[in-house]
Amino acid sequence: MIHLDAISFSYEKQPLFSGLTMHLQPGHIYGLLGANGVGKTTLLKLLAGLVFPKGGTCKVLEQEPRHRRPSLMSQLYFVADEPHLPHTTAARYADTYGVFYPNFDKSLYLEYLKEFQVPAEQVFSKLSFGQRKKVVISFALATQVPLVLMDEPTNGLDIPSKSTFRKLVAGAMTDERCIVISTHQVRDLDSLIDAVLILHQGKIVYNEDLNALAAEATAQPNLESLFQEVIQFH
Ligand SMILES: Nc1ncnc2c1ncn2[C@@H]1O[C@H](COP(=O)(O)OP(=O)(O)OP(=O)(O)O)[C@@H](O)[C@H]1O
Repeated sequence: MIHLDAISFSYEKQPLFSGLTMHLQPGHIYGLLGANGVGKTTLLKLLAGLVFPKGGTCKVLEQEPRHRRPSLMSQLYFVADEPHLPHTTAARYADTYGVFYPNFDKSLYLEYLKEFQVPAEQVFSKLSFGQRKKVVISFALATQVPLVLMDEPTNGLDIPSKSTFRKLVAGAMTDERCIVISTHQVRDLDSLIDAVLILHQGKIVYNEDLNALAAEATAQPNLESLFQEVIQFH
């Protein structure tokens, strides 16, 4: 579904990615881990066609995201860390923006909002940061696109909402779908992700299926210690 080969990227002169290679398959929820400033947001933006690679090849659903063709944009959804929403209500937002996604399901969206206890008739400006974040997460899942990219989605959610988040994401998962979630808060993703990506010094240094790891180990892999070990080793 995602094929990045020998990607290089820099905002200014200092290279952020060089020789970055990453292949992601449908049917997985990937946790994207990495230290502050390593480029997690940038990598998600690259997949969403919001920034362009300087070199290498970037294919998402067999297209190059930098062209931002409607046929690709209607198949992926990027949940940004900071939700930017127009002056409208959650319910009306669905009527305006749902049309861009062929499989968008408004009743599912309203159901997700209810699970998150977000009032659908309230204007966004009167919602808190966490509530607006929940609107965007609900919308992303209700688009039913094959690829969902989420940047720090649990940032700003309270503890019960984090558990609702895990439940909704797990419930929305299918064999045809791929969800990539970046986070610092690895505990928030425990029991949700089934594959781990670690971004370090401009490259993906780790891309492993957690089920395969669990089958080899005697205990469930601990994401925090796994992350520390990988970083130390490289
Ligand atoms: N628009 C920009 N112009 C110039 N530099 C940028 C821009 N956006 C990000 N950077 C720099 O690129 C690097 C990677 O940023 P990015 O936000 O992708 O990292 P991150 O891993 O998501 O960080 P964090 O975990 O702190 O959210 C940082 O050093 C940042 O300062």
